[in-house]
Amino acid sequence: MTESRDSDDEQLTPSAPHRRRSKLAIVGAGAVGSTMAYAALMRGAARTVALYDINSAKVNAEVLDLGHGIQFMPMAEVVGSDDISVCADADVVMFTAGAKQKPGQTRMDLAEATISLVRKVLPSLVEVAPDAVYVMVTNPVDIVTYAALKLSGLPPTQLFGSGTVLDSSRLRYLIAQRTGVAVQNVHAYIAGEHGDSELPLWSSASIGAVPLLEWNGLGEHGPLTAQVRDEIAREVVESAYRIIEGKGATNYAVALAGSRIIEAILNDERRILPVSSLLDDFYGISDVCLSVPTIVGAQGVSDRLAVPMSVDELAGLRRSADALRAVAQRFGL
Ligand SMILES: NC(=O)C1=CN([C@@H]2O[C@H](COP(=O)(O)OP(=O)(O)OC[C@H]3O[C@@H](n4cnc5c(N)ncnc54)[C@H](O)[C@@H]3O)[C@@H](O)[C@H]2O)C=CC1
Ligand SMILES: CC(=O)C(=O)O
Repeated sequence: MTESRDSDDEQLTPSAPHRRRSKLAIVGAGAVGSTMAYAALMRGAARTVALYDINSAKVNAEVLDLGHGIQFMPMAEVVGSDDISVCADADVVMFTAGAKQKPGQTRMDLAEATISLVRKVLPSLVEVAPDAVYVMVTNPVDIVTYAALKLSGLPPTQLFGSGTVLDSSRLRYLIAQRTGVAVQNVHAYIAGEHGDSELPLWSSASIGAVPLLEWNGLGEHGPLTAQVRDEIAREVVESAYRIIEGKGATNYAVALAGSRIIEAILNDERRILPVSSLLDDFYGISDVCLSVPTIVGAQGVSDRLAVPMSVDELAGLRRSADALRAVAQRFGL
């Protein structure tokens, strides 16, 4: 019998109770930021969760609502303010502030507004929390991450983006549905841009210990033919558009993906996560932030995995890098 190869996804198992002080600051208490606070509190990811938003009524209301549930959560406290000093001495900062896509908009349509927001907010943030690991979530996340690195001067280990952790969980969900296997036993990554040029790394994907490309189907579930794989890839790319069309924002899955990253940092887990970081000669790709499987721990990001890629996958990754570089250049980064 085939056993699960590993489990990089005990997403349902809350973090171990914290023996040490840990502070998570979340910038932006909108749909993403406040849900991420909720997810992190529910999972016991940090001892203190601090929310910062320029909208004082909103941040105060979110803190009250979250605070009223603390009794039912693992030991933690939640604070919030429209004063950035609430983020002081944070260990991790999740940056979720800024405009979200309207139906029909792409993530790239947010670039100009978001870059100017990062320019405004990041210096004061780094002043109050100089040692934090920074995780950018605001879109377009790869461009925002690249801009934040340039604007802050922080080392590329200490600041990165949430990248395709969310997209990879969407991919795994869809593969699980098509194969009838638990999502926790599906191992597959989306690489490249968190956006339209992203791509699944099929050639390194597996179900349990079976390479995905050798999967022959199970019971009523057929094999993952090239056509099925294309349908899945398209559905991953279109997921955010569909959800935004229906409810105006995506918040639950990104919040859980964010909490997974937070836990990897605060618990120094050295998890392999497809976060967006500044590449330096990854298969010849440099000077661009995009997602590939990467080790995440207390210092932020360290090594990237040289995952085996087919010729087409590598070409796709290069196209994604070129697309992102072109946008960064357009904004003078
Ligand atoms: N990377 C990813 O996987 C995902 C990224 N996102 C992105 O996250 C961002 C936030 O989305 P939502 O929470 O839905 O938007 P939202 O509009 O609900 O919340 C944004 C919050 O940012 C606050 N804000 C604006 N300027 C600020 C400033 N200078 N300082 C502090 N707070 C400020 C606003 O007051 C608002 O509460 C968007 O760019 C969205 O596209 C959303 C889902 C997934
Ligand atoms: C909005 C967004 O980036 C997402 O849900 O993937």
